Amino acid sequence: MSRKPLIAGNWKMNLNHLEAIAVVQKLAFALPEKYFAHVDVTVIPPFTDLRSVQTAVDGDGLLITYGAQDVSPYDSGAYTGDISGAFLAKLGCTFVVVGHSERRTIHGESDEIVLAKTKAALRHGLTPIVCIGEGLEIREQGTQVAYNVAQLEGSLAGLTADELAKIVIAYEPVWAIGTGKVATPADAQEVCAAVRASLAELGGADVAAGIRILYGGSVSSKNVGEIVAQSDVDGALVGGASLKPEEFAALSAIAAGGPL
Ligand SMILES: O=C(CO)COP(=O)(O)O
Repeated sequence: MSRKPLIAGNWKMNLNHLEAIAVVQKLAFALPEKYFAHVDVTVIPPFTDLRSVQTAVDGDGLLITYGAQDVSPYDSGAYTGDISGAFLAKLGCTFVVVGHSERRTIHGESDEIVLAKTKAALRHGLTPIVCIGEGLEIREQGTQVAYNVAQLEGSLAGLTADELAKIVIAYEPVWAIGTGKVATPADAQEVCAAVRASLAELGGADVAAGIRILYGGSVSSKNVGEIVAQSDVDGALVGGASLKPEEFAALSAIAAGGPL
């Protein structure tokens, strides 16, 4: 099965709503429409930018999609500070990132919380980008495959095959995030292949063959080509390089199969 590559730009806590409009417009200008037949490109700004990004995308009829960095496990009510999936759907979000390592570490999110957020995303018609990834100590022990498979299974426990078919997985080794230390293409492929095998056990081979698995961690236009060339890597979750529209456009174009 051929899977269309997905390049997702996770802005993290960068760019206010005015800066967001400028970055989206520059990105659209730098990435001609013809590339969108070969790659899906999405930006994942802070919540406070989403309405402005929606206006820019809708107003100019852009082919870029957008999503959020987190979602509440709950739909409404007394959850101060939380953002409901219903609100994100109403803002036209396509994706929502759940279980990013920064949330697992800094905010203590467990696999159970990640699962609840994944279900919340699905309830509201959003595509969850479910993140997994090992820290340096696990990598040094050489137990990264078992670690990631366990995190995957914990974060997706009990989802039906139909639900699994609607998700995206992002493998982001924590030691490669924001460090400039990119995993080798073989490192990325090893874990992504194990993830797909595990998805096949959970949802069947056909469902697993259709699920997009992204790699994340110091991805740039210099390394994205060899990473997405791996058979089980279907795109990238990009941090720092997504803040620079020309660079993000260039790496998206490479993932589409050709330089600008
Ligand atoms: O965490 C990441 C994306 O979610 C990766 O960040 P960097 O691309 O800055 O390493």
